[in-house]
Amino acid sequence: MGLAEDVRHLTDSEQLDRAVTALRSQLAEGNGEAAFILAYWRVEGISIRRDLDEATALFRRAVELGYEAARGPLAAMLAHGYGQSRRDWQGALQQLASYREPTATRHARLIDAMQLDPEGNPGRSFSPEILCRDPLVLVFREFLTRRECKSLVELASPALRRSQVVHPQTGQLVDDPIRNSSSAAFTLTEETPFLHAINRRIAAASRSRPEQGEPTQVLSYEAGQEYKLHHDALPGEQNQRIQTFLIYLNEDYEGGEIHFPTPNLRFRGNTGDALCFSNVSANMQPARNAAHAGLPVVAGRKIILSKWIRRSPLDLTGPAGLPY
Ligand SMILES: O=C(O)CCC(=O)C(=O)O
Ligand SMILES: [Fe+2]
Repeated sequence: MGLAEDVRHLTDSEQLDRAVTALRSQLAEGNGEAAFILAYWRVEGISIRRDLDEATALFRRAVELGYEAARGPLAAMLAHGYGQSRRDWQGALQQLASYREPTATRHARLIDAMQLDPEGNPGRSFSPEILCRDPLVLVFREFLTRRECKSLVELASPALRRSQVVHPQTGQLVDDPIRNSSSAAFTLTEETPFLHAINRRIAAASRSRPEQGEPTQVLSYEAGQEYKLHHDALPGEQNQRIQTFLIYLNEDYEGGEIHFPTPNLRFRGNTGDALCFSNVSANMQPARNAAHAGLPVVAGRKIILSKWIRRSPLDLTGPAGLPY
């Protein structure tokens, strides 16, 4: 058994003390995989306390000890800096350049072509078309390049799963009754410099901060699949979902328009176009006119990026009361 399976078994059987002791002693002996596993545990905050600064330090230690696969999550943590004392965009780019892996090489080229400032922000401003004023719906044409769209689809495809929600009574994950599409959400360690650069572009266009964005999702709808009429804003939520940002990642399908029934607005973008709309009224409650649906796809497959933007930065402190 490898180290990962060894310690997985120990946590499963609630022998967490032994698992953490084993990992720490392996790390002290210079085992890069031990640093890598501990780093993930620090990010997840499931068995042990979440500490994103320490996670980044452990991913860095794993790289120093020759554990190359840690470069990907390290680059992600440095790029966004979420929940940490600092971010380090240039450090993230250095990790990407040193990582001899095909996706990393492709991403480095895509980032080069973006012409970003030294902090990873877009070097241009964004002027949308106003599609509707109530709710406010904006269109940003050619927001992403076709190559960027293709790379996002490649990144998300292996992770696409039937969309699920937490059942309000049982707490179990159940198939989402509102959408029968597939989706993939990028976690903190998956928000690599390429994805983070796109998230900064979304933040600039929506006049928000990247920290306000929920994890980026990619949604995929086959023929017959839809996202039924819904609000993105949540009733009674303190940190409300004030805006939604959608990017059309392909165009070779039929149907699948977004529909806002109250203003009776339908829209479908070309590959790379983005749609940004406001979800709340002045009192921060779901705005009646912002209800919308992703109409059924009739033929082919629709793939979009979707990001829900909160009023304030998300709390990333992680669950309380965990040991270590
Ligand atoms: O698929 C669509 O067009 C709508 C997606 C959507 O409503 C959402 O992601 O909140
Ligand atoms: Fe929505």
